[in-house]
Amino acid sequence: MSDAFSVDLDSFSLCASTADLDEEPAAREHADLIEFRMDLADDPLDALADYDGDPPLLVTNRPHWEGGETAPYGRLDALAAAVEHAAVAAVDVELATLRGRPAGTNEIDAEGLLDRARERDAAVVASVHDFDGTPAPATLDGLLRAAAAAGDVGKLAVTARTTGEALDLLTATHRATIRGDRVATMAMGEAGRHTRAVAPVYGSRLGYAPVDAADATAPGQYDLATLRRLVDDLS
Ligand SMILES: O=C1C[C@@](O)(C(=O)O)C[C@@H](O)[C@@H]1O
Repeated sequence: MSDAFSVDLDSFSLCASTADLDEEPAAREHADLIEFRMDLADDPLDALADYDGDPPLLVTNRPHWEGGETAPYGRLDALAAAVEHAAVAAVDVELATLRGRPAGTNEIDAEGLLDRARERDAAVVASVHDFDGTPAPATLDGLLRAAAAAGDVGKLAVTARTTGEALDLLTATHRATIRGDRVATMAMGEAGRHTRAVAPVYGSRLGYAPVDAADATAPGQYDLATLRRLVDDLS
């Protein structure tokens, strides 16, 4: 992999989140990375083969059971094929998958996918999503610890129903950063929206935003230009 396509997880990176790699020209100005939501794309491997943009790619192929669109069959195989592309600098794998949740029919298993990512120098984002709420602080700590240990960065997206829950996530982010865990956090939903701008102040390494707010890939996302400005202003 060329150095041009790598991700620095020791500082914050902003991902333009999209199902359409043709958005690259619009994303390039503000994004450090493009999160390619393979599960939301029509022919993701063909689109990857045609990609000749500047920002490195983070590939995500989210299953139904974690808020995505991909059926289990061939899901990990598609990610394994994706990391073969030079532009792919990182791959998102759910913590549940890494912990052995049955992945459906795939030639490769989670361990094989991790090995493939390592061989290709692709960073692994071990992710956890809670679309219903925000777990108690001790659970937030446990999830961040486990995710950070399972991948190169542990990502936790929860749903904040109150600003107090958003604050719980920020506090857990701060605690994780202080103990040396590399994490990325965001609270979905209106009450958590500001965490997308503020969590990087507490050590969150990744943020996600659509080029156009109408194409949000999660509740409460800012558009890309707005999140770039907010993060830059606060850092
Ligand atoms: O996991 C994440 C974070 C996210 O859910 C968000 O809340 O911004 C958006 C997803 O596209 C990405 O895979």
